[in-house]
Amino acid sequence: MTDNAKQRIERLSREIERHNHAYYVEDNPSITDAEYDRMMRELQALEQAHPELKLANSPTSRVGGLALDKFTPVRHRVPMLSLDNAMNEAEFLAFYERVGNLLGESEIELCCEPKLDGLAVSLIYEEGQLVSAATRGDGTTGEGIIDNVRTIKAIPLVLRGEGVPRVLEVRGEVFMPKAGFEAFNERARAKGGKTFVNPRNAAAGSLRQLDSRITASRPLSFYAYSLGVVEGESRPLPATHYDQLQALKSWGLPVSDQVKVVTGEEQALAYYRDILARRDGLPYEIDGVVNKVNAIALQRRLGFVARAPRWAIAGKFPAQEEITLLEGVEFQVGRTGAITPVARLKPVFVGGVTVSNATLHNADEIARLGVMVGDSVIIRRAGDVIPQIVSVVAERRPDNARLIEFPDSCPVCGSAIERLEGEAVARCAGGLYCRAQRKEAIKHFASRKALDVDGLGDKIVEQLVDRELVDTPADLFKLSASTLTMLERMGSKSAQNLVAALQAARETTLPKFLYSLGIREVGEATAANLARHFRTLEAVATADVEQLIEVDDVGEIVARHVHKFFREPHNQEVIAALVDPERAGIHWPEMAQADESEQPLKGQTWVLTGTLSQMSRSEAKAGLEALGAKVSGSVSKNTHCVVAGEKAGSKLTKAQQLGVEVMDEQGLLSLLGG
Ligand SMILES: NC(=O)c1ccc[n+]([C@@H]2O[C@H](COP(=O)([O-])OP(=O)(O)OC[C@H]3O[C@@H](n4cnc5c(N)ncnc54)[C@H](O)[C@@H]3O)[C@@H](O)[C@H]2O)c1
Ligand SMILES: [Zn+2]
Repeated sequence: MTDNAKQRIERLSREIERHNHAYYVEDNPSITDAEYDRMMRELQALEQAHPELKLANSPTSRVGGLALDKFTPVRHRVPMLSLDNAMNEAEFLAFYERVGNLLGESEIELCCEPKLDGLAVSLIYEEGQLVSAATRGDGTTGEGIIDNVRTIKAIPLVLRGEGVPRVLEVRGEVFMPKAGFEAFNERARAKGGKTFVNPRNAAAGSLRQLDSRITASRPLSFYAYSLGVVEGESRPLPATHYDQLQALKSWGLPVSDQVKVVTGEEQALAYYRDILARRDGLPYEIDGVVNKVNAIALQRRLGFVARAPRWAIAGKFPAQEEITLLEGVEFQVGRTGAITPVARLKPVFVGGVTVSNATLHNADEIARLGVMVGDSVIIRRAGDVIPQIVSVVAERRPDNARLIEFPDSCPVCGSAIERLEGEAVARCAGGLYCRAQRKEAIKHFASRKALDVDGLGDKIVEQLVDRELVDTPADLFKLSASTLTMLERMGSKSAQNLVAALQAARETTLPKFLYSLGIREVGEATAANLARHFRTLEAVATADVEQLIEVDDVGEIVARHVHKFFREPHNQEVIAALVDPERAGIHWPEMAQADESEQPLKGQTWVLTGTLSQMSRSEAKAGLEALGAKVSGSVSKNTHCVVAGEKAGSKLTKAQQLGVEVMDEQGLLSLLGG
């Protein structure tokens, strides 16, 4: 038994050291933090059970990093330590009790802070001027990175305000905000370049660059969270950690506005739960909260253990990255024929839910990841963003791993798959011959922002098409309640309701009808512009490309899609059936002649994101509101359109994921000017 424990301890220590190197030195971890933490926990438990077997240099008693000698070494006069972790409430309560016992107090004041997921830096100011900046390194010696730190706009080069000590060491976290991280990865993916697994690695990789111009091009930010060496103060430092942070703030250093003082364990747990609930809405990644004994005098009494202070604990949040197996890949066909590879995963609990599918985007992404069926892959699920495969754990590839073969014919209808020059997406050429595209077209037709047919869910559409009861949207209107009751999970009451909903849906508006046709690149705003410009279906359908380009927000590509759509005999037949009073009988009120008081965007919610170059945010907002739109700060499925300026980040990503229409600044200008 002891022998086994000995081997296990040696093996775990060796593996952890290897992962430390990949994570701290190369900024390129090969396993998830959750997996790493499990190994660390196992090693700690074994060492506790067999203290005599603990290695002299065990990773459990060291601060993990290592200073690279390509940077000038900087010795920390006060060591930079790590933090102990509490994985759950019980572990936090054990910490609280331990501290209470050591201090002989039953109620303790704690300063609670978000645990930013970036990397620790030490900044030294002399006479108020930034003179040195270093990473944590192994806790004793860090890497001199002042040139890189100078490029971070959130870090003041000169302090201001009253009472700045002659020498002041500020410690804090350099991090990459989520929006910047997503935009960086999006660009890298488009160029087939290297992406970062998460914002932490992005921050570390960006800061530890020999060329500070690279650092300058990365969107890094900073929050201060403690003091290190202090000398020559003109007045005594505040007696609590919280007040010290406020002093830092008064000298011009950024401090998180989520920091809060609480009393007792209940309030500390409430803080944890509150921040956890708001995690996804914060603009930066956090992996937990940090609780620190607030009174500096009490911190001194508690002191340190090998690698962490006794007066602080990190309450960890559930992991957003996990490792699982890629069991297979399926190819899904979308409304416009786009073929999307979807990873089938061994179910894994990550980001608070069980995940069994992840998108693989397209063939380029598969090639970039170098992923094979059978691989262990790192899944990331942050917030409500769809799960992604961020990397492959190369060392765990089994011998029987299989290459992922992109099909050359549609998996649903067998038509050829086309990939246009310069497009990442491959598409089934089958059009409405393809059952998959037909299903998606009908789902789109009935969706809320189109004809809004209540009760026609995806599962029902799939059955209707599979049973060949419905081929085109026009066929929906031929369905009788008795036909519908043949479907699975369709009682006679819901069948009657659905028939009634279809009846009601026949009364619509021209913009909605144009949108419901699912013409490529014609979202809601474009459909509204087409309707406003041409005023009748007939006029839109017969317009040539030149006339279409005259419409606000319609460029050549969109114009060609619209033109081609209405030339297609099959589409002409379906449209004729839809508007024929004897058949589907869809109708709408005549479009009024455009006049000054018209509000074409009435009832719509728009979101502005990114930087606009030709007008200010408030001008854009006022312009949209004048057209009747409501301008909101967050993207949801109820958003009609997102205007994305330069450097648009997470809101743009979210809009794309939700299929919300996106417009660029040019589009907005012509909408407002037109
Ligand atoms: N995936 C891997 O291969 C791998 C390898 C090594 C380490 N890791 C991860 O790194 C963790 C250990 O890293 P660590 O030693 O930096 O510890 P840590 O990240 O768990 O905690 C200490 C760090 O928290 C940061 N921090 C953020 N906000 C703070 C605040 N308000 N106050 C104080 N500190 C704050 C500081 O940078 C500090 O150095 C492990 O738990 C593991 O998750 C992963
Ligand atoms: Zn097909």
